[in-house]
Amino acid sequence: MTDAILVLNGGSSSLKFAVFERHGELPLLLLRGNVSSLGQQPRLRVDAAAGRSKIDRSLDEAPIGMGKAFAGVASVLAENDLLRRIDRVGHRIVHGGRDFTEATLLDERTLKALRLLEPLAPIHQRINLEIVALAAELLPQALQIGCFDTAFHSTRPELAKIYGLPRAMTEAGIVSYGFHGLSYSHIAAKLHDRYGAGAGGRTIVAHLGSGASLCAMDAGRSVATTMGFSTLDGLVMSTRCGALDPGVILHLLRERRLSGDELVTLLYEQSGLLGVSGVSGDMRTLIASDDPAAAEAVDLFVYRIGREIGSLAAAMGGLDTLVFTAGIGENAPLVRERICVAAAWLGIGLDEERNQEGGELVSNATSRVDVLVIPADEEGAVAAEMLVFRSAAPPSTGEGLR
Ligand SMILES: Nc1ncnc2c1ncn2[C@@H]1O[C@H](COP(=O)(O)OP(=O)(O)O)[C@@H](O)[C@H]1O
Ligand SMILES: CC(=O)OP(=O)(O)O
Ligand SMILES: [Mg+2]
Repeated sequence: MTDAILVLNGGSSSLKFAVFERHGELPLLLLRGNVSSLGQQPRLRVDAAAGRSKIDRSLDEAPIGMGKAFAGVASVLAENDLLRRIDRVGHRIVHGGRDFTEATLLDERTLKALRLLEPLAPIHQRINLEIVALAAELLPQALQIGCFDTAFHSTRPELAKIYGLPRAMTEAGIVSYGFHGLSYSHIAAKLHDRYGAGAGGRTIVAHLGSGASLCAMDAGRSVATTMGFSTLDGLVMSTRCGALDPGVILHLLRERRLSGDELVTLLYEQSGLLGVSGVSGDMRTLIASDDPAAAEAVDLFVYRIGREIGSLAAAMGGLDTLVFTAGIGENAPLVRERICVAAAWLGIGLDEERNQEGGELVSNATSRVDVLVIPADEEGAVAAEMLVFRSAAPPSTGEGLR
């Protein structure tokens, strides 16, 4: 019987996976897990598993590549006798560019177009596509389907997408795409369940993980977001700089003579919380540290989020709901509290006790804005898209960028 969907969500330092059984229009979770810390001491964890035992084991003492991480996932699937049941593999693909705005069959043609987008998401896209190749080798009978982080933001008005560059550049695709869309579409579905069609009205969702961004949603549709052309823009992240005066890049290129590759390493891997603190890009480590540079990194993280919340609220003409999600958003009450203080002028009031406990609603009774904590579920969002995926290969020009 082939009735199962495997979802793969590969990042710069982790591989998350989940298996769902198809139940009519609903995906039923069978197993969920991740391989984390690929660059340090990688571990394989499996948590929710219908009737199956949990796993938490070391994969290696040394850093491993995605091939070895994937082999760990394959062994879990084999141990649970799931390999034969999987007929569809859904992949989180970070960049879909202009052409990929819905779940798409990954074949030679579409993969070629997606490869052209690698420079726009250098710590994600190549890894995402490497995982597609590994999955196709393990499960040759299954359809490989891509679901895109950029797709959710395709509904934004034109003004929220274009830059102040010559029109020919805009026409060539140098526009804002926005990311974390699978996470945001899951949150939009949860808001729809909670509030009905209005989905919480004018909402800002703060996806605060290793990568971090904010999305302004009106009635569950993206109207603006802090990431843009690439995954560098907007907030200060674990190792990425966030919004930066383009004059800095010109200075680094022309006066310091950094190469393109050196710039990529600097801006994607050595900046952000890691670069400012000199201690770590991991929020847990920074909160626990008594180094003043670590404190300043956390201050900058919060300050920039506070400013961007003001900007996105202005774009919507007000704010009704604020949602926190992803590693930091779900697990760091201190960071939530400090962000809510920075945005208190919008009528946000936090309930201290609820914030510490981390239930869904954490605002107080007099708050004009509902503040919610909702766990991220990118794998669930991919599974939901896979269930409505019907056509074999939607038309796509697949030209990439010029
Ligand atoms: N209890 C916690 N307190 C503070 N930060 C946390 C906690 N748990 C996880 N985090 C932070 O969440 C971030 C990772 O988030 P996650 O959504 O898992 O990222 P990604 O999927 O992008 O790798 C890290 O900065 C980590 O320190
Ligand atoms: C798009 C992005 O930045 O993803 P992540 O947060 O998983 O790094
Ligand atoms: Mg993530």
